[in-house]
Amino acid sequence: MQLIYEPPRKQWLELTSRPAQDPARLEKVVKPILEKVKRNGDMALRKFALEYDHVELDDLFVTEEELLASADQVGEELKAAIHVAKENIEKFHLAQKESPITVETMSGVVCQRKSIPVNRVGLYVPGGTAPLFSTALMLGIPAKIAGCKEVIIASPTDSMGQVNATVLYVAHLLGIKKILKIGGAQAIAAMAYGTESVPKVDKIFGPGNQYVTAAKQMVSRDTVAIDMPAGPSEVLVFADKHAEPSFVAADLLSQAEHGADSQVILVTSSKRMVDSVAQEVERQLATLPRKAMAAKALENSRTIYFEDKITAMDYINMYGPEHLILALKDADKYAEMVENAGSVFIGNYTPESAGDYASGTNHTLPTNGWARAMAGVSVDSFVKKVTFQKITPAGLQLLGPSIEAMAAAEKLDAHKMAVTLRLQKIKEGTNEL
Ligand SMILES: NC(=O)c1ccc[n+]([C@@H]2O[C@H](COP(=O)([O-])OP(=O)(O)OC[C@H]3O[C@@H](n4cnc5c(N)ncnc54)[C@H](O)[C@@H]3O)[C@@H](O)[C@H]2O)c1
Ligand SMILES: N[C@H](CO)Cc1c[nH]c[nH+]1
Ligand SMILES: [Zn+2]
Repeated sequence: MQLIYEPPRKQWLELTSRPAQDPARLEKVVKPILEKVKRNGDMALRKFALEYDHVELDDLFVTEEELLASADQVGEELKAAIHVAKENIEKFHLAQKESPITVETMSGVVCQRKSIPVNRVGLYVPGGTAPLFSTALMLGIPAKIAGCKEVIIASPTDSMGQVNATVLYVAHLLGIKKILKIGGAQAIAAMAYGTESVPKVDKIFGPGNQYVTAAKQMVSRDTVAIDMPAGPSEVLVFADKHAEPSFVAADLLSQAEHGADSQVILVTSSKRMVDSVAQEVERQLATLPRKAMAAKALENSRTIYFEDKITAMDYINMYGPEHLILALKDADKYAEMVENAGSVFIGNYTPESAGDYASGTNHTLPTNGWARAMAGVSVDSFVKKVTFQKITPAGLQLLGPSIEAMAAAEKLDAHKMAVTLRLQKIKEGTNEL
């Protein structure tokens, strides 16, 4: 990890950079994949499965037998853990359901806002280097709570053409039956454009590697909405002298192990912590099965020392981490100062992995600084907030003159006419409509 002491503000922007992702290079790889799927449909999906996932697929979708058989392949202990997570995620997401709001803005003028589910949604469950069945929970639960009518999951298979059994177990638990055995940019293209066998969806959700994320961003310029760019994982740990170095190191490594293009940042107000965390990272890294990937991610990562904690918070808000851990004595006070972060973990006993799996919050979160403007997945992401209005003749008599004056001032006479004709009818007393 690169070590920086007290960087001046003019250097901060540079210190918000993520591991170099060359957009031109990504576009060069991803664009032809999108175009080929758009043009050649299922045939292209089969070809890309062979090229990238080394598998010859007969069925593009998981069969009912495969789905039902998944329960036998998941151990009882894991099933119990999944049930705990499911309950917590359901509780937290159910509480996000909003009742319609109705406001009579003027007498006879009633405005309403109501959440209506997005009809057809596609959920991407990553499966390249590790099948993230937890993502199936994080996306499937809010989709079901929102009331989406059609839900498809896409996830890459192993070299035997099987989607991970735990992903299938979770899908079955949530009542999701359509599971596409395709990963990467090609899965995003299939759901965005539709193919002979894959229905086109209205919105695509889910995290993924840089190819998946670039594909989501590219198709969203075209025909489909997306949740947000949820790319390579990140964590920023803000630790003071009271933090426990072994906890901090484990938290940093937990996101470094996601992939070589992950980034982890330690911000600290303690010089002692700089060294003790570095030693712990070295010690723990050596024990990890994914140490090669984590070590690569650490090369993209930084330790930054700020003596003043308020200055440190300013930097953190500028960085906008996907995950922010406040390993501070007065963590609650600093939590109040958070402006930009995907999800915040308060205090020394709140590991980031709690949010990844089971506390109840969603783990599909904005990366690459998008937390400065966007929030992670929630029930809100699966609904459109549609407004309604209803005006009585008496209401239009009250409001109409204001509309007419504004329309005239914008020189939009048809807008004015739409009011004037109605007001005339009311005046004539022939408004029996
Ligand atoms: N931000 C979030 O909320 C969040 C949550 C979970 C995971 N993640 C991230 O998701 C990612 C998961 O990545 P993954 O790779 O394990 O699985 P993945 O499912 O995202 O990607 C695997 C697919 O990538 C495609 N691919 C691989 N190499 C390619 C290449 N050179 N060119 C074109 N396509 C290629 C293949 O088709 C493969 O099926 C990690 O980066 C992790 O950090 C982010
Ligand atoms: N940390 C990831 C989000 O960036 C989510 C995840 C899934 N499994 C483990 N972690
Ligand atoms: Zn994680």
